[in-house]
Amino acid sequence: MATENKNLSVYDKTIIPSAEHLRFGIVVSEWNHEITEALFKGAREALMDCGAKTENIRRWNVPGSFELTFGCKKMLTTQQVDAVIAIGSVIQGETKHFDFVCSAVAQGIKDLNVHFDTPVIFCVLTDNTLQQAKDRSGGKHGNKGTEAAIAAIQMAVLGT
Ligand SMILES: Nc1c(NC[C@H](O)[C@H](O)[C@H](O)CO)[nH]c(=O)[nH]c1=O
Ligand SMILES: CC(=O)[C@@H](O)COP(=O)(O)O
Repeated sequence: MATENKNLSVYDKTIIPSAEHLRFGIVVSEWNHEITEALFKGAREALMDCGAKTENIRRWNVPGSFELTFGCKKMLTTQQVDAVIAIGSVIQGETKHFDFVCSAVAQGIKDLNVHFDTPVIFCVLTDNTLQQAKDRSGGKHGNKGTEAAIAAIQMAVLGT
């Protein structure tokens, strides 16, 4: 199902576990700051709506989406967190750089989920245009950050 057929911000709070006792790390790319701040806002609001405490949400910034893998690895290995959310916005430019950045960060985040026992949620928009990114970070298709927060809660309690 394409995003255009699913609002990213819709969740049923009655079936989402409480986040009251959970600790979250959120690593935010500064590239396309307008988009990543909107994603972070959506994620933070959803986490708190599900009971998370402000003091249990730790945010770090990294320069771009390529650095999300290292930032999340450092978060995992130095902080006591139950889940990490990687937030980025990659927008197609004139060259193939988009393809390399998107592939690198997707593979990097996947590798962290393989090698570590704490879930890392992929909240990286990979859009053809700025408008597509706006539509998915609080626009007509909802907010990917909200979706990522719910996934983070669900994965943090998986198997417990
Ligand atoms: N073009 C975008 C980038 N590029 C920067 C890289 O992510 C990286 O920071 C740089 O290559 C230095 O290692 N990053 C994004 O997050 N979004 C883009 O659209
Ligand atoms: C994803 C990118 O790195 C890209 O936005 C950079 O733009 P360009 O391909 O025009 O150098």
